[in-house]
Amino acid sequence: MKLDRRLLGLLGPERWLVVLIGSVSLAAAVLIVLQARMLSRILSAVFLNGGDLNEVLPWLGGLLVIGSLRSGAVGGIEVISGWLAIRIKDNLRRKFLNLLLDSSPSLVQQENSGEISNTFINGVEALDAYYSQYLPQLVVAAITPLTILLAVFPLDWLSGLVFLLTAPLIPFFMVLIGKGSENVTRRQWQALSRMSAFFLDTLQGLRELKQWNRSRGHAERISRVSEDYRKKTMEVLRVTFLSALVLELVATISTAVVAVQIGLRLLYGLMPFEQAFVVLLLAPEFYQPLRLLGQRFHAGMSGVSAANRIFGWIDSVPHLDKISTKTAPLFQSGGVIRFENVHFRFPERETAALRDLNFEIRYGESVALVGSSGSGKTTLASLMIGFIQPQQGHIWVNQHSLAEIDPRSWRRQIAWVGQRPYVIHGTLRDNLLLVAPQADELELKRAIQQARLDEVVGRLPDGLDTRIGEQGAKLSSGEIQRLALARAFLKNTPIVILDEPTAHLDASLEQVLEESILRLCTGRTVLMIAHRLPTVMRADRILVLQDGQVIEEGNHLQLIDQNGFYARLVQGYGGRL
Ligand SMILES: Nc1ncnc2c1ncn2[C@@H]1O[C@H](COP(=O)(O)OP(=O)(O)OP(=O)(O)O)[C@@H](O)[C@H]1O
Repeated sequence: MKLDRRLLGLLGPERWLVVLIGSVSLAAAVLIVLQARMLSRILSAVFLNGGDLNEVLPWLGGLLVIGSLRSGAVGGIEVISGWLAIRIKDNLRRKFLNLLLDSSPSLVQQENSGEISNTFINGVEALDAYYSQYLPQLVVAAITPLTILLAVFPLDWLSGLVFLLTAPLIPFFMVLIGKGSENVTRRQWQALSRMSAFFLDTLQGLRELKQWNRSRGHAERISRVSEDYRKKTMEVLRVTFLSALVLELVATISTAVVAVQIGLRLLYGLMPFEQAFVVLLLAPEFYQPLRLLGQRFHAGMSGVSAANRIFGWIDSVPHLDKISTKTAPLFQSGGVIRFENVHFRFPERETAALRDLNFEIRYGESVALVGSSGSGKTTLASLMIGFIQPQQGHIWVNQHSLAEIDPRSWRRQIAWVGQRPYVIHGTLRDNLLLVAPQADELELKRAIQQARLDEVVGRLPDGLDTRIGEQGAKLSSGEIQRLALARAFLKNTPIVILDEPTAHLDASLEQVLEESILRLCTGRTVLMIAHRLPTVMRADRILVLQDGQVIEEGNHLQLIDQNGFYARLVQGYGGRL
């Protein structure tokens, strides 16, 4: 396995732990040599020279001390390795989460959420084996055999030569088998990601699947995906078994070669017993770290496959290093947001989603975006929030380019109310405080009243402290929209972006919310994506979008007078523009 430079790069400030593992393993290797020499000395003293217990007692004591120190060193390496893995996983999770939070929601595709969560949870966990097993073993395998070799050569150069010639066979076979194992491990990882994505999709769409009576058919697809994963896992196990067998065989044969040539020389009196016994004791110790490296190689391999996916994802998230730290100017009276020749294309699309956008929104103005599905309304709103950056042109906030402003400080001045508000798994209070953690009871109460959420709170068993379930499963769509509005009131920002919050609601509920929305828009700068004529008519200015371009601009009466696209939309109005 090639030591992926990026995996080593993740060590960062934790590098000293690897140095510590190296130092402890050097100490352990020296102890192995001392132990062998001491044991050989004791046996030679007792069996060949007829020594008694008193004579060898100090040696036995020394052996005990060395044995204990050696066990301590082995245990120490395990503990340091575990620690190293925990710290690296923790760092990586933090980095992953920060990237996810800083990335553009428009570019992190919904359909990838299953795979992203698999990478985040299982992928990072798979790195454990790399850092806690493979990497430390690599260090031990580099130090221990070398130390033993240096001790054996002065004692018996012939055995040293056998060690030197046979040792490279193990890494050689490991790399040879590793080539095949890289592919099967990657396929196994892909199958696991597919299975996770599929399972998450099923969970999210369970209601529709049941309603369409497709849950059984889906269960069969899940079992097919799981079967695929089982087959890929069996492939990995087959390769692992094969490689373990080959590596064990090489190590055993090599030990046997050393033992036989020493045995023959002992038989013919060509070698003293004490020397021969030291080399015999050291032979298995010489091959042991290399054998273990072979075993841990596969565990490390799954870490490398997972890392490829993690880095692939990290690299695919755009504009991450370019986040500016300049605080956004306060958007207040006299302020203006100006789009100048703005052009935006999604990376995987050939045609631009928005072209040649030139318009401005002045402080306190309300601007409605109208256009057919796919004309670019949501993309325009995403640009204004700073979720995505235009490839050409500029978005100015007063005299500052949005590209040079810290998007977080800009978003602090914007409240977004969309069609599918995000609801966290917690209480209603948690969900409200999400946008304004410092808000006091009075502010909460006022926001609740303004959004007409008080009726909902009154009906819930524990009021504000009722748990409302994942994705707001215990609230109706209208109630979730009120929650979103209450958040916007609580955030109390100068700019509000509305993405058809009442699109999926019935007429009576829409009217109730309409009143709250009006209150929210009063005195604020508003960009609203709207399909209902009464809402659009109220806007100070209407931008009509078609194929990513603004084709008409003006207020309702001006656009009717122009008798263009907007006028035709209004003529054919049947509840939605
Ligand atoms: N994440 C994305 N990746 C690639 N293309 C996208 C993405 N999001 C939107 N698009 C494409 O960009 C174009 C504009 O999409 P956008 O969502 O802005 O339209 P819209 O006017 O808001 O549509 P609707 O009224 O249906 O919500 C469409 O052609 C759409 O397919």
